This record gives sequence, C-alpha cells and structure tokens, in this order.
Amino acid sequence: MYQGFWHFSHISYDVFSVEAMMTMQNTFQAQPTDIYLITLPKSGTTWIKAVTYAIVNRERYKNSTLSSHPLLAYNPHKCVPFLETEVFGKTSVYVDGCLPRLFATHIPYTSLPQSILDSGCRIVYMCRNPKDVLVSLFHFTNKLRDKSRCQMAFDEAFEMFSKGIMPYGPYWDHVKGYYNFSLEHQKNILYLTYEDMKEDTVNRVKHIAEFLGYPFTKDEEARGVVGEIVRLCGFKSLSEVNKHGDFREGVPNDAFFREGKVGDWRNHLTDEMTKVLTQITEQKFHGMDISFEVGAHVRN
Ligand SMILES: Nc1ncnc2c1ncn2[C@@H]1O[C@H](COP(=O)(O)OS(=O)(=O)O)[C@@H](OP(=O)(O)O)[C@H]1O
Repeated sequence: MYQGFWHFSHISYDVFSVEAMMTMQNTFQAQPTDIYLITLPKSGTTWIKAVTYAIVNRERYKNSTLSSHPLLAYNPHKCVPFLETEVFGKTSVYVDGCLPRLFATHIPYTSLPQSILDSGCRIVYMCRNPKDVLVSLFHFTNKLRDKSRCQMAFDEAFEMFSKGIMPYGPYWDHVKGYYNFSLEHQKNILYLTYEDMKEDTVNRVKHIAEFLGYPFTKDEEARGVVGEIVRLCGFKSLSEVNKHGDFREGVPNDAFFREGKVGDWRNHLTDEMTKVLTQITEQKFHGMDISFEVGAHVRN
C-alpha cells in the first residue's frame, strides 16, 4: 500500500509496480496538450481508450478503408498505452510522436505525477458501478493464464473488494479522489460513468470530443462520423477484432471483452453481498452527486 492505495509489487508486475510509479511521480514531464484517460481497472478503460483514440485520430484515418483502421487490427490497449509502460520503455504500436500524446493510467489522484496536475492538460475519468467492477475483475483474473497467482472463488473476491483490496483500490477512494479534483477543475477533467456512456453513447462521444477540443463539425455529423466511431468502438466490433491472440504473455486479448453490460452483478451477488456493497457505497459517497443508476447523469 502506498499513499492509501494498493499496488502491484515489482515482482508481480514490473512496469505497473509501485516502485515504477514512485519513480515516475518525480520524473515524468506532462505536456499541456497531453490527454490522460484515468480509470480503475474494469471500469471501461478499454472502451474509453478506443473512443478517444478514434476521436482524436479521425482525420488521420478518414481516407483509410474501414478495415485498415488500427482499432480493427489491434487491441485498444496497443493503440493507447498505459503511462507506466510508455515511461518505462515498452512502447505501444501507435505512439509515434503524434500530438496530442494519449495516455491511460489507473494511478490514484494522490499519486499522480505532479506535472500532470500542473500542466493544465485534459483528463477523462471514467468510473463504473462498484458491483459490476467487482464482477468484471473476478472474471478477468480467472481468465489469466497464470492460474496459481490469480484464481479465487467469488466470495473471496467479494471479501477482498469490500475491504478495498484490488489493484489501485480501495475502489471508493479512487473514485472520490478524482471526483473532488473535478469539482475544482471542471475545465481540465471530464467525469464520466460507464453506465451513462452505455445509455447514451452518441451524445457522450460528442461530449468527449468537445471536451478534448476535437468537436465534430456539422458536416461530420451529417456524414455520420459520430455513428461510425460509436460502432467502431462498440463492444461487438472490438470483441470480434480481439477474439484471438494475446495482449501480453498470459493475458489473452479476449479477456478485456466479456459481456460489456450494465448490471451483470445481479447474476453474481447474493442479497447479503448486495446489501454490504450498497451500504459501503452510500457511506463513502455520501454528499457526492454520483449515481450508477441508468438514467441518472453524473455531473458534466
Ligand atoms: N467497447 C466496449 N463497450 C462496452 N464495454 C466494454 C467494451 N470493451 C470492453 N468492455 C467491458 O469493460 C470491462 C473491462 O474493463 P476495462 O476495459 O476497464 O479493463 S482493464 O482495466 O483495461 O483491464 C469488461 O466488462 P465486463 O463485461 O462486465 O466484464 C468488458 O466487457
């Protein structure tokens, strides 16, 4: 645990380790044009990476046939790198000196490199109903090939999650950290939920584009560019592209695409588990204008 949050150790995950993050805290230099996509694991990282990549690079690929778009060939995690992997030299496929630099990270607010906060760059934060995060994380870890390290029963996973133990957790503190930051810095951070994005993808995509300074023109809207991006980045399209192969050793591409639905927790949590997580969430988010109910919009 470091600065109130759980992290991997160097032995478990070198570039994502707490040691790597601590090094970066002091040395990483953000640029004002940078864009950071910040999430907790299993909160929509892959989706927001795809959407943002498609928005920001749409001019670049506008003449390419649909089949040559990078998102139809590569996992979105290859198109938008994690900050940690980039800083520690494991470059991704599509980071080739283009501006803006597009990074994703799970680093909690309290440990984010200061230069990111000082640079005035744009941050998109996406969170998701904790119950669905737990379920998604449970399935993901059980899909990893290194079974000895990750296998656990659902009630064990629940126990750990509700105690705050997950990578970059506690869940509630992570969400709250960025929520509080967003109250003071609405120009710099867009706070989204997975549920809102699911419910009204077209308008959310437009909103993200505007926030990032890449608004769709009337002509683009008339040509259906927004709809194309929504389809390209939709669960159906991405899960098809990523049906085979590995993202990295032991992590199959398809592990990032399971159901892509809101509310699958209802198929996993007992009434008692539901009660516990509801209580913790109500208590931790007391006074915050945040809801994961479909139809309830988070501040934007
Ligand atoms: N395009 C798209 N649209 C909607 N939903 C999507 C999409 N891509 C991935 N997913 C679902 O997101 C869940 C994985 O979360 P993350 O992408 O945050 O995982 S990770 O942190 O990058 O490992 C995981 O959710 P669950 O299906 O509930 O497990 C994925 O299925």
